[in-house]
Amino acid sequence: MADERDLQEVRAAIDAIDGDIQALINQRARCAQRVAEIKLAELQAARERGEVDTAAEVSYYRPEREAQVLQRIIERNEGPLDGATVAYIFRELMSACLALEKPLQVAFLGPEGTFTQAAALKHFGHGAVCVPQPTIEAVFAEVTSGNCNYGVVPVENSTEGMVSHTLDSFIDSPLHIAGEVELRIAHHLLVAPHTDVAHITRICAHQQALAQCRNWLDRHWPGVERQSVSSNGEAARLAASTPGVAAVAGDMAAEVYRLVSVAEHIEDSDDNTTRFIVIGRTEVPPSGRDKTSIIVSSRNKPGALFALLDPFRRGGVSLTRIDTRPSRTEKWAYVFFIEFEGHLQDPNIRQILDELEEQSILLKPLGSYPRAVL
Ligand SMILES: O=C(O)C(=O)C[C@]1(C(=O)O)C=C[C@@H](O)C=C1
Repeated sequence: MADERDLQEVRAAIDAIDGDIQALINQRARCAQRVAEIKLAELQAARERGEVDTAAEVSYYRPEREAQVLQRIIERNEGPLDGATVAYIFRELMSACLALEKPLQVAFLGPEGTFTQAAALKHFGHGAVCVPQPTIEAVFAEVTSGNCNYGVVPVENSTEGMVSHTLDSFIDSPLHIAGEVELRIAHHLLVAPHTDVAHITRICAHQQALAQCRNWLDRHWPGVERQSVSSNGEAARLAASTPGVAAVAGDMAAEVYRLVSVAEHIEDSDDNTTRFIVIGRTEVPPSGRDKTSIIVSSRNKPGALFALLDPFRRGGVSLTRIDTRPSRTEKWAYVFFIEFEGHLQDPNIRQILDELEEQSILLKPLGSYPRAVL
């Protein structure tokens, strides 16, 4: 009896707290609406002063501010919920507040159900409208043309290295990197419901997924044909519609195409993460915890790479990634993708880039963006 009364009391307390949280959420949403009014008024004033194009649009989305808000939430969190869990709740709250201002259109490497879609939702929350694109080039094109505000594309996988297509697309693109997303990738072997596993004759997946699960597939499905397809989502679509086909794909694909798993977590490395980048048309101001990516190419002479990296060493700036691609224009010339801590507006970073400019054939800053918080 006492237990029953305790339960009712605690539930009454929860109801009261929920009421308070709800009122506060809406109070927060009204503040976001007010921010939107201020941004619009600022843009109109700038238009009247002739400082911006009359076609210029308000950018309601502020990646640097979102990163600061989420970072602060994680830092001040006292539990029992962990910081990342609370930050996810606030991620969705900010996404809903932004959608009140104006929902973002986000192009991603589709079809529905790809890890890139999961990354887009992780970064922008469910208030964003995610628009699938058939190729990485199409994601770049949708953002360049203004059809979508941002795009999300894969850039690097911890098992397989760089996604070369994304890097190549940047070489001729006017877009900037506006953010990064890291996603822990779990692959499952998926089939349509009621499939008899003895009848599986083909396993479809994106080539990276096949590579990431190679040992497991060799061990468990040695004689079965493997087919690489354009995406994990496409593999899942095929598994849902073609008898005898199984897919290697993740939870998102399983959900979208209503597949069931024959085996879960079949990736060879249990620390299999993919990094995605967010691309946009505008540069992102400093958040205080930023990264910068550049493309740089130097003359092919001895010590060229050392000379490119030395300014970073002298400036005490940590490199987080360096990768090489053959130049598409000059035979035997190489293009380096370098990623480091800091923002293009930081004086020490500017000085390093000035030095690089002097010794390179090509120097292209791709953008500074907040380091992934979630
Ligand atoms: O601070 C702003 O500029 C807002 O628009 C508010 C807010 C938020 O909900 O906190 C919403 C969207 C922006 O991307 C950043 C933050």
